[in-house]
Amino acid sequence: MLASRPTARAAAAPAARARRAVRVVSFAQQPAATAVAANKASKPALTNGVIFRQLFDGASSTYTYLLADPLSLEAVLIDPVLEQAERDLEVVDGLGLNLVLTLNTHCHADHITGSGKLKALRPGVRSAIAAASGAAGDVQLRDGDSVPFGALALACIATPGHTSGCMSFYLPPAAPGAAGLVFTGDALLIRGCGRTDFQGGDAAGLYDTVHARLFSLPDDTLVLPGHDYRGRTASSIAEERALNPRLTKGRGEFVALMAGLGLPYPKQIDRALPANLEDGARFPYE
Ligand SMILES: N[C@@H](CCC(=O)N[C@@H](CSS)C(=O)NCC(=O)O)C(=O)O
Ligand SMILES: [Fe+2]
Repeated sequence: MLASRPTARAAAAPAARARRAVRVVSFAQQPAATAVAANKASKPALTNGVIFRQLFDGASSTYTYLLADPLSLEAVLIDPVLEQAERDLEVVDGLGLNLVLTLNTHCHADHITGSGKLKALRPGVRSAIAAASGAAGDVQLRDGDSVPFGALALACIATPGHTSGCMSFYLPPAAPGAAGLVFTGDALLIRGCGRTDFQGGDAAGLYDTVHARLFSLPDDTLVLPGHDYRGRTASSIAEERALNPRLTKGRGEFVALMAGLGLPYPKQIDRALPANLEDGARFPYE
């Protein structure tokens, strides 16, 4: 279903959801996240029909993404970083948005999630992560779930392999002529992919899932990764399918390549993993 080209609003339509038996994760019963100083004077610029900002944490080279529905101004943050929580809220508030949800693509090994701190700073905000990650979160996501915010909805695509609980989030085209967006975490990086040597990593599984679940998305879908270590910001499904130096190899060659990467462990892994298993809730961490 994700290879077809519905608009985000159509994807969130109740009739379509019923036909596909998609579980819609509802946040409607939650109180309003907070009263923010809405910037009524200016309308946030749209990217592909949505309010979109790519934010960066230099210490871990992590991208955090802010997405919001231009009508309701309900917003989500994907892969927030603990040390950037105040920065993220400044951006949210500056645009007059109402943060309702934090989403993590996986239980990160290289930084502590900002979910816990953001929830403490903004009571009413909820957090979500794949159930398969084993990490805490207010909502435990499964493959095929739909995560609505305002009139938009993210589709959850299980993309295990970097870790056993990785999930990508797909926003179908939100306006006529717009491209969809896919937030791939560390499953698919620009001209690369996540390592597979810890947290249930599985190179063959990663190869299969990227080919089956991500490379089947529309060619012009923007690929928005969890990290980039060389200053690149975005790619597309067509680009990565054609040019990714790891994933264009055959499956056996890919598995051998991943086994030989020999990367040092992430510097923050010993503090990040236990903290992320508890949703970054007991900050500040040592
Ligand atoms: N040097 C960094 C960690 C770099 C690293 O291992 N990155 C991960 C994603 S974060 S779990 C990865 O999968 N990299 C793939 C690659 O090919 O580099 C640090 O110390 O934090
Ligand atoms: Fe990772």
